[in-house]
Formats: sequence, structure tokens, C-alpha cells
Amino acid sequence: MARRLVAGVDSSTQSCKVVIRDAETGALVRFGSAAHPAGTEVDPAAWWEAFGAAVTAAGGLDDVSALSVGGQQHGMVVLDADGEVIRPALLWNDTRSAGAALDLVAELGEARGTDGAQAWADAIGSVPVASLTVTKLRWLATHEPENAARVAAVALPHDWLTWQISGAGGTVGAAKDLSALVTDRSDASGTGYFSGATGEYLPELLDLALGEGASERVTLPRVLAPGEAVGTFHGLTLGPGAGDNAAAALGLGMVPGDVAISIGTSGVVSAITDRPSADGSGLVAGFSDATGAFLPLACTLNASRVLDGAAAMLGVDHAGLSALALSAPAGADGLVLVPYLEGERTPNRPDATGTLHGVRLETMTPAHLARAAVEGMLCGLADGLDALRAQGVQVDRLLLIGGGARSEAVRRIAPLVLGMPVEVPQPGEYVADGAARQAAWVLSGAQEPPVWSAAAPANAVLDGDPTPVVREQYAAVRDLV
Ligand SMILES: Nc1ncnc2c1ncn2[C@@H]1O[C@H](COP(=O)(O)OP(=O)(O)O)[C@@H](O)[C@H]1O
Ligand SMILES: O=C(CO)[C@@H](O)[C@H](O)COP(=O)(O)O
Repeated sequence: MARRLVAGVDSSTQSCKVVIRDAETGALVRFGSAAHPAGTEVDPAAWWEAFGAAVTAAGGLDDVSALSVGGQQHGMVVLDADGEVIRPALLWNDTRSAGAALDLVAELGEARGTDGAQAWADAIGSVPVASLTVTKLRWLATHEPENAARVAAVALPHDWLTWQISGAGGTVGAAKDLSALVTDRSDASGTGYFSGATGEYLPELLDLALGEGASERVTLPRVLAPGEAVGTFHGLTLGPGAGDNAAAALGLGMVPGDVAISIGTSGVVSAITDRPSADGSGLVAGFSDATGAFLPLACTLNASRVLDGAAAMLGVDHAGLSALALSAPAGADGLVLVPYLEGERTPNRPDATGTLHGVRLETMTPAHLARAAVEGMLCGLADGLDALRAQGVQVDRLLLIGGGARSEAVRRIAPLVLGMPVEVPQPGEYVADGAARQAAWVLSGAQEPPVWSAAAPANAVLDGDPTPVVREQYAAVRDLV
């Protein structure tokens, strides 16, 4: 039998990546990528354009049997009754809805006569912060009421892209059909109006955000079961897709006890669990995975771009930044960078800025600054790991992925700061790979995702003596910010 190919897409914050793999073995056949525009407000048409360019770079889809889309979570895509995008999407890292988040927390608490944060955590698994879609909808209702009144459907980036690829979004000539919008439980769990625990939307929370009666007039994407096909369109079977972090878990084949540390635009610490979490402190978001389990995660706003910014400031490339960081002592002789360069989400400090603390004549060197940037970024992730542990998450091994994991300094300093060995899988596109694995699952019609035999090289295991002083000095400065 001729081999069948599947495609996996990662429509992430900075770019669109497409992997094409053998459906049976998982062997990588082709790859392509294309950049997304900068900014936290983006016209979804740019994602469609980048998807097309990435597909072309990956040699096209003519010989591909199935495809799934993994995407950046939470982005608010609002559509009118004709299926047209009403305004540019507000992305997960757009913090303008921080005030709306506070209002929603207070209002639910008031309505239920209880602590608002815990009420949200009990309802949706998470306490709303500016990243969550529900807060962006409240911002829209308050600041752009004319736009809010026109909302006929709300989708997430991966939902919208799947809809476009199916043709129901009208891009290949068909009329736009809002009722054909679909999503999956992993991405729905990051909206703020879906319960991962019950698998149901919560219309009263959509009404709280957008106004009384909104849930009756607004179409939400139908939530497909894990592994359920959207349908087959011009010979291409579409899978339900997933939020990027759930797709990465699928790509890594994570099981309970595994914790992924992803250093992309966002810094994410995530784990697979059998039971949902409900952290009223808000540090851990209680999302769902793409298989029927749960994905508690802590997400920072400042990860790979801290390295990008430090490299640019020092006038070096990533290899240069890494070499500088590794040439300085652990703890950078007391120089601490609290890297809240784009505000912060975990902890929830949307208006914070970064702080450089402990500058002395001898620490005012490129090497010290580079070391402080790597350590500060990793300390935010170490705090996230502690928050997961505090929720009872089992931590047996750490898997380091994302663009930032390509930095040697990050790989070597991570075990020192995180206090345990770190496994580094071969650098790759684990979100796109997870989406491809889902596509193969959908194509097979099996109960479980396929076990791919194409041998991945063993993970590199990095270890070293922990340097607790790095976290101690960071904690002291973090709480001054
Ligand atoms: N060798 C490297 N060292 C440090 N950072 C890197 C390296 N290579 C890529 N990056 C950074 O990784 C980021 C892209 O990673 P990626 O996981 O694709 O992000 P996202 O999923 O948010 O789009 C960029 O900020 C890029 O500069
Ligand atoms: O908001 C979250 C998770 O809650 C982010 O992880 C986004 O999903 C964006 O991911 P990257 O593009 O940075 O990988």
C-alpha cells in the first residue's frame, strides 16, 4: 500500500510551521514555515497568508491525506453574521483587558456571594487574566460597543484557521458558514466560558462578559471529541486541532509525571493529569489536553523574547549571548533581571516593567547581563514549576522545548535553576508534530493516537549542581517590582 502522509500545523505567535510526516511511522518528510506579523493585535488574514506560504515551503498538500492545526491559545477572533472578521484579533499576550479581568473576577464573586477568583477556578479551572478570551470580550463590550453588538460568532486562532481550510470560511469560494465552526476541548478550555471538567460551554459566563442574552445570539465553535474528524474536504481529512500547548504534549507523547517547559514567546510549564485543577491563586491555569485528560499549566509572558532583547541590546546573536552567559558565574555576582518586559501574567502583573537590580561596576558587563537574562527568564519558569507542584502535580522529568531551548546557555543553566535534571529532546517543532500525530489518529479512526515507530534520538539529559542562590536573589527582587 502506498504510504499516506499527514500534516501538522503550528500557527504560533511568531510564525506558522507545517510538518509533513508519514502517517504510519511518523517519519519527517517535509517542513516549511513563514513569519507572522509582529504585535499583539493581528488581522487573521495574516495567519491564512502565512499558512499558505508555509504549506508552499513544505512542498504543498496534494499528497497529504489529513491535517490538524495547533495554534496559539486564547486569541479573540470575532466574526459578524456574514462570517467577516469584525476587528483584528487580540492575542493572548495583549494586556489591555487586564482591568476587564479584575472586573469579571469581582462580579462573579459578588453574584455568587463568595471569593470571585475561586468561583472562576471552580467554574472553568482558571482565574481570568488578560490572556483569556473572556476578558477580551468584556474589553470589547466596554470599549467598542458597536463592534460588540455585531458579534455573531467567537473563534480562537486554531478554530478560525481550521474553518478556512475546510472552505466553510469562504476562502475557497464557498459561502461563510458560522455553524461549521469547530474547536476542541484543549483550546475551548482557555476561553474562560468552557468547563474542561464537564466538557460544556458556560453561557452565563459569556453573558457576563458580552452582556445579557449574548449567548443566545453568538455562535461558539462546536467542540469535537478528541480524535474526531471535522470532515474530508477535497480529499483532505481535517482533525479537530488543539491549543498549542496541548498539541506539544501530544507531540512529546507526555504521560503523567512529565512536565514540558516551553520557551517560545510564552514561557509555559505544563503537565498531563487525570483530574482537573482549580487553583484559586490563579498561578496555575486548569486547561484540558487533546486526548481527554487535563493540562494544568503556568504561563509567563516573557520567555524567548527576553533572550532576543538581551542579544539585541548587547549587539550579539543568540550564539554570542549564550557564550557570554556561560562565561559569567552562576548568580551573575548578584545582578538580577526580573524580565517583565511585556508586563507579566504569572504572577499577574500586566503593567509591570522589567527591573535590573544589583548593578555595580564589576557586574556592569555584557557577560553578567547575559547571565542575568537567562537566569531571570528561567526563574519565572521555576516559579511556575513550584506552582504546579503546589497543585499536587507529579514532577518526574522535565522536557525542554521551544525556540529558546536551542540556546546552549539555556540548556546548561536550566537544570541549575530548576534544581533537577532536564531532558532536551532533539530541537524540533513539537506543536506541529502533535498536530500531525492527531491528524494520523483521525485518519486511522482508532481509539488512541498512533504510536510512531520512526525512532527519535534519545533525549539529551542535562544535569548539574543546583544553584539555589539564583532563585533566592531573584525572589527578593521580584517582590520589590
Ligand atoms: N538559538 C536560539 N537561542 C535563543 N533563542 C532562540 C534561538 N533560536 C530561536 N530562538 C527564539 O525562539 C523564538 C521562537 O520560538 P518558537 O517556539 O517558535 O516561538 P512561538 O511558538 O512563540 O512562535 C524566537 O523568539 C527566537 O528568537
Ligand atoms: O497563552 C498561552 C498559554 O496559555 C501561550 O502559550 C499561547 O498559547 C502562545 O504560545 P506561543 O506562541 O508562545 O508558543
